[in-house]
Parts: sequence; structure tokens; C-alpha cells
Amino acid sequence: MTNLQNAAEEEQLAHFMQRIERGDKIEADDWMPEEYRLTLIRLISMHGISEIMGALPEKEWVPKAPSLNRKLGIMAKVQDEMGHGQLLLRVTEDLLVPYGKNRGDIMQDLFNGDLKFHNVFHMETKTWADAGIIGWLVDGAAIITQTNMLGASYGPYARALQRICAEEVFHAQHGESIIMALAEGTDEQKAMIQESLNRWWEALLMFFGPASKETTGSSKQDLTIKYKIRTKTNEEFRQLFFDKYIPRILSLGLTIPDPTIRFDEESKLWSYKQPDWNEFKKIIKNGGPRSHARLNLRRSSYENNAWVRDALSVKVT
Ligand SMILES: CC(C)(COP(=O)(O)OP(=O)(O)OC[C@H]1O[C@@H](n2cnc3c(N)ncnc32)[C@H](O)[C@@H]1OP(=O)(O)O)[C@@H](O)C(=O)NCCC(=O)NCCSC(=O)Cc1ccccc1
Repeated sequence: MTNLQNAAEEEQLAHFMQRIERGDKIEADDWMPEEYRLTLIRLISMHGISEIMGALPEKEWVPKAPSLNRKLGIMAKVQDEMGHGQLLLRVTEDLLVPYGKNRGDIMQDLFNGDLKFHNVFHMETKTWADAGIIGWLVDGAAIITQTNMLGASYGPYARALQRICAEEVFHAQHGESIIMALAEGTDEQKAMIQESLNRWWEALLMFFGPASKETTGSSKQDLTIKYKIRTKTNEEFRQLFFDKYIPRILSLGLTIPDPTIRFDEESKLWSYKQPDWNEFKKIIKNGGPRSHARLNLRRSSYENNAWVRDALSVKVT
């Protein structure tokens, strides 16, 4: 590369960073550095595919919901999550244009194990309380990370998140309503929530990702903050989750399954028992209790529906 080309590229990059600094929205066909494009592809494809895989744990409870109203509610939620996934895969597809890849390739990356989905969706849903905990606390956690990105520098993602976040608020209310009904129920129902919370607690802490790269060997937090895709670190998100949900959990008479957890008045931070990050690494490499079953289900429904994609892609002359 000549000195002239180098200088032109540096100027282009400086101009891009000025746009980021002054809060411009970057659009799909604007020039962007490859690092920015790859950061977005990694984040949004994982988010999108997690929404799709995230519909499966609750889908298992559609036939077993305890009333018709609950069945309608959980079915609507499952549909919404699949819709979020489709929307986000479309946003990713535009970013993939220079690499000649599309949504089908993202799905293949999932099946090949090259694309991860969020740790919580590898877990079992053993009881109806699990359906409530997912809506109340997993969606609650998702609202914390996703509302932080409503102002993201990448316009198409920020706009998609407006709709997604609005719907996630309904999902959290749906989950809260399941939990409130159980909390006002029999001793057995109350025990069911506590047992579910005990099993989900570690997964909920892991949801926000490790605090630093020492845990997994890599962290993209600095990049997403540098490019103003988000403003807070993984640990700041986890602390916001504690601030919001610990008082609510305790007010229902439940116990946090961590006897060491406490709020430090001086630092204004919660100290808590770290989840098992080695287990986290295993789960996100598709070694969780339901990873294979859910991937198999996704693969077979993708294959069974191939005829619909084929029919839609036929050009009528
Ligand atoms: C903040 C964070 C969660 C993590 O920050 P990052 O910058 O991504 O991570 P960082 O670089 O610090 O980590 C180092 C390494 O660890 C990986 N890793 C980290 N955490 C996880 C994890 N939890 N699970 C698995 N892997 C994780 C990470 O990829 C990286 O791996 P690499 O080295 O690249 O191979 C971010 O992904 C985010 O905001 N995402 C957008 C929102 C979103 O996706 N929402 C969730 C889905 S929607 C939802 O829930 C709604 C719903 C509810 C109910 C039912 C259905 C649907």
C-alpha cells in the first residue's frame, strides 16, 4: 500500500470516528471500518439467534400451561421472540453483504457450532415456575442490556431495538404475572418458585457475560463502548440487575441463593459469589443440559420448512 493510500484510509477512519463522537447514526451502506462491521455482526447475529433459540425453552410449556389464558400469553411471547430473531437476522444480513453471506449462512454457523447463543437458553425448563422466571428475570435482564443500546451508533440496530424493547417489557410483565400468581398460591407453589430461582440464579448472573477477558480469553466490551454501540460494561449491567431485582425478589418472601451477597454502602456495589465461569465456557460451547436437544429441534424445523423458502424464492415471470 502506498503512503497516499494510507493517508486516505486514515482520513476516512478519522472522519468515521468524528461521526461516532458527534452521535451520527451509521447506516448499512455508509462506509465503516471493518472492525466496526465485524463487531456489529458478532453482536447482532448472536442477539438474533439467541432470540430464536430463546423461544424454545418457553415453547416447551405451551402445551402444559395451566390455563387457556396462560397458554395464549406464552404462545404470543414465543411468536414475538421468533419475530425479534427474524428482524435482527435481517439487520445482520445487510452487514454481511461484503462477505457474500446471508441469513441462511448465519443459521448454518449456528448448526456448525461457529455461532453461539446465550447461556440461559441452553438450560432446562423443568417446571411452570421456570416459564415465569424466564419472563420475569431473563427478559428483565435482556431489557437492561438492550435499552442501553437504544442509542447505538448503528441506526438499523437502534431502530429494531425500539420495537424489541417495547415488546420485552410486555414479556417481563407476563413473567411477573406468572410469578405473582404462584407467590400468592399454596406452599407448594411458593416452593416451586424458590426451587426455580435456585436453579436459575447462576445462569442469570452469567447472562451479562464475564466482567473481564481473564475469564474467557476475550472481551469485546471495549470495542462496543469505543464505537458507542453501548455505554456500560458487563459488570455495570449485572449491578443494575441486582439494584432492580434483589428488592423485588426479597419482597416476595424469596431467598437469594447466595448467602454472601450484600450491598456495600461505600462503593454502592453488590458483592456476590461468582458463578462458575468454567461451567459458563462449557455451556456456551453447546455443552449445556439442553444445547443438543434444542439445536436438533431447530435444525429439523429449518430442514422441514425448506420448501417454504424455496417457494418464496421462485421468480414469477
Ligand atoms: C452484554 C452481552 C450480554 C455480553 O457482552 P459481549 O460483548 O457479547 O461479550 P464479551 O465480549 O464481554 O464476552 C466474552 C465472550 O463471552 C461470550 N458471552 C458473553 N456473555 C454471554 C452469554 N450470556 N452467553 C453466551 N456467550 C456469552 C461473548 O460472546 C464472548 O465470546 P467471543 O469471545 O466473542 O467468542 C451482549 O452480548 C449483549 O448486550 N447482547 C445484546 C442483547 C442480547 O443478546 N440479549 C440476549 C438474547 S435476547 C433475550 O434474552 C430475550 C429473550 C428472553 C427470553 C426468551 C427469549 C428471548
